[in-house]
Amino acid sequence: MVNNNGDVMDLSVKPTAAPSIPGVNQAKTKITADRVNVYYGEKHALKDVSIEIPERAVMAFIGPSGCGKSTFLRCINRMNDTISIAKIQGRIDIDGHDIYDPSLDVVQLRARVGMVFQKPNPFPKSIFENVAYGPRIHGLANDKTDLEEIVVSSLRKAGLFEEVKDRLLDSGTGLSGGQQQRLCIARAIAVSPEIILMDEPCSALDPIASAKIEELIADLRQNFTIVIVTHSMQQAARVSQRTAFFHLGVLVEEGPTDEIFTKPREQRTQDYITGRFG
Ligand SMILES: Nc1ncnc2c1ncn2[C@@H]1O[C@H](COP(=O)(O)OP(=O)(O)OP(=O)(O)O)[C@@H](O)[C@H]1O
Repeated sequence: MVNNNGDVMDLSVKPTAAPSIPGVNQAKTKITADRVNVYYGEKHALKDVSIEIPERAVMAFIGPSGCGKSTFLRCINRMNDTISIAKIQGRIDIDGHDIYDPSLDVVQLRARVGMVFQKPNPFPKSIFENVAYGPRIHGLANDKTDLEEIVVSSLRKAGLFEEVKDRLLDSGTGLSGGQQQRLCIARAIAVSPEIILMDEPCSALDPIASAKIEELIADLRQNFTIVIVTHSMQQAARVSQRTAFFHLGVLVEEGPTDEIFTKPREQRTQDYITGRFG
């Protein structure tokens, strides 16, 4: 852009944080949680969780069942707001802005922070419509051609286009489980989110379909910040650059994935990764 003096102004986005997050080069912090507590009625499910999640990297949340991984994931796009007994305290910022600010539009937030669930959940509509739905309701396409481009490019990015290009008008629910999960990822990508939350995205899939999703995650992290809950430590080790270990609602430790799995600082992490509990 050129200003009134005729000077060329550099409007490119500058990193806001020092490139100092170990395990990720040149990382900018995307998500910051500060002393987050979650209660379900009397149950204190998440206790004083503070963490920084870097941009364009994969962060894995691991820990035994019921330790609060999904609860924390759902805080990042305010999905816990839909649970009437859930009460959230503390602060979560995305790009330095408080996502619990009462003036924030939650619908917009959920477009910026997409989510992929454990069980693939395509709409009972065509493959095309599954992906077109979000861009249409968010007004992201100017016309039909634009919409078609978004659908095709989202399916390509989700590694599904070649498999479905001849049957875009067939039902999404007729695809295999792995294809359905990639369709759900395409649907999430279609609204150009910045962050994709994945809650055990491979747990309903066979090893081959899971491997495809893992490859996809590796590609997607070039453009998106990804936070994945997984029960598989092997998966966390394969796909993530950083790992956070939760236990009984507490974030025990967080760090570069290879360090968490080879030389954790905390005994509880050591016990979990060596299979002593969980
Ligand atoms: N909607 C809810 N209502 C009441 N309690 C809940 C609700 N969701 C989660 N909890 C409780 O909060 C705690 C944390 O649950 P959460 O699902 O976050 O754990 P998790 O680590 O993701 O578990 P898993 O690995 O089994 O999915 C558990 O004790 C759980 O029973």
